[in-house]
Amino acid sequence: MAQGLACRRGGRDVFAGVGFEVRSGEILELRGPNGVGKSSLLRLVAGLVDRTAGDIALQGGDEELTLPEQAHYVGHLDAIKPPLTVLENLRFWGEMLGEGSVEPRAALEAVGLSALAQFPAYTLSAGQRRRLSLARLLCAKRPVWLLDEPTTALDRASRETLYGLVRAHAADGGLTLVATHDDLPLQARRLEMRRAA
Ligand SMILES: Nc1ncnc2c1ncn2[C@@H]1O[C@H](COP(=O)(O)OP(=O)(O)OP(=O)(O)O)[C@@H](O)[C@H]1O
Repeated sequence: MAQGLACRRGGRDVFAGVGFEVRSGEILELRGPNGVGKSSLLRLVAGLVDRTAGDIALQGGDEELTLPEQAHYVGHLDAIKPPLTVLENLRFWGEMLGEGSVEPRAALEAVGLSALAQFPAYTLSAGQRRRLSLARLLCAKRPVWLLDEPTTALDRASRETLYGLVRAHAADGGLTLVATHDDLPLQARRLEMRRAA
């Protein structure tokens, strides 16, 4: 899927020569110390950061679409619109991201937010915001999930929900790249990232 990737941010080389392959139904964990470039790599795959070298492609994907158009990215900054209700946020994403695979209400149910559907999003706690961000994964079916420390702020039950979503995505043939410092109970391969020399 990717080879020889290099990334430069803020005038500094973050990583170089990074390659990996993720097949249908696989999960790849990005590991490594703070600042090594895990988030940058996810953002690069999502098309949010430019690469300075290397190639990346989604084999077997939709040739009419770019890789970022076939990927969901859930990062540290969420795209939640505070004045809209929880349900309106999901409807907005569903319309923006295209044909939904799961109805917004069902997506809320899946992440345990049904009771808060009519609340403005600004009233959500940190963990509830994270759950709403994760519900976005279900709004439109995309083969590639890019998750940056997705367990942040989640309680134990919500983590289990997250693992269930990722396992179901994998069982459905989807690919997941997840940056994490946690030992996730997922059948995943690891990419250990090391500081550029
Ligand atoms: N917006 C930015 N502008 C300039 N440099 C950045 C920016 N974001 C990150 N960097 C730099 O890129 C490098 C890699 O950061 P990145 O966030 O990708 O690391 P990480 O492995 O995800 O770290 P962590 O485990 O702390 O989340 C760091 O040196 C960081 O300072």
